[in-house]
Amino acid sequence: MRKKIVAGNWKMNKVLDEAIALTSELVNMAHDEVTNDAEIILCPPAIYLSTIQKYIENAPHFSVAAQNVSDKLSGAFTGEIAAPMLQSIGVKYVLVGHSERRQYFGETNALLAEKVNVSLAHGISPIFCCGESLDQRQNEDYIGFVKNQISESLFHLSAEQILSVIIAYEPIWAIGTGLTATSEQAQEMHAALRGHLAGKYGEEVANEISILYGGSVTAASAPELFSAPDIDGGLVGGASLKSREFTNIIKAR
Ligand SMILES: O=C(CO)COP(=O)(O)O
Repeated sequence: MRKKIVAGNWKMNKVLDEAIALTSELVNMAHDEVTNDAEIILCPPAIYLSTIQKYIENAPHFSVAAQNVSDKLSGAFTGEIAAPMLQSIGVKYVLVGHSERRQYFGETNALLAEKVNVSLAHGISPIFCCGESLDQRQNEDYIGFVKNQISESLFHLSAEQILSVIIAYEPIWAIGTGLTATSEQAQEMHAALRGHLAGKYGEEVANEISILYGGSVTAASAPELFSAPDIDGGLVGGASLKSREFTNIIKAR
């Protein structure tokens, strides 16, 4: 059975006190809502990872993810954070290929394949983000585009390795815009991506991989999105910064 996952990507938000307050509120509120098949992943700015880990210590369904990792293992790369460093503080997940990193930091499918490799080699599961722009949705084979992101960054992996990857479909036109994909639009893509994974790794493996939806998810839109058969939870941005709203999204999963 694949896991239901709700992840909150805080992006570059919150100072320390606010990050701690949000985490404490979430742990208190979500306490009764989690069951054994679920996982809540908080993705704070890297500077707070160790602190947030302490605040979730007694909340077994919570974990943290880094928002980024270097493709290099060590050396003269000022400002970067390496997979062995994340591993050394017990981080189990990392976002790889968020569209903001692709767009503002020029991350390519080939670079992301390297980031996936270094993460897996250090026991960290990549949450691999993919998704098309509005222009691509309107003018191109948008499903083919997203499938290609997955082939180019993930299809060198073995079946055993791909089982450690979580996929997050985040259409760029829905990120931070208030324009959520409908559950039909999201389900269409998720089913296509699962089919793509099945073509490469077989149905049994594809059925074990969690595919999350991200893009303006709110407590109002989550129940319908999460009830679609191939949507296994969400990667939430803005709404993950508010404890009540995010808790209600967790409840919807
Ligand atoms: O980019 C996202 C999560 O990674 C989605 O952000 P929003 O939920 O703010 O649209």
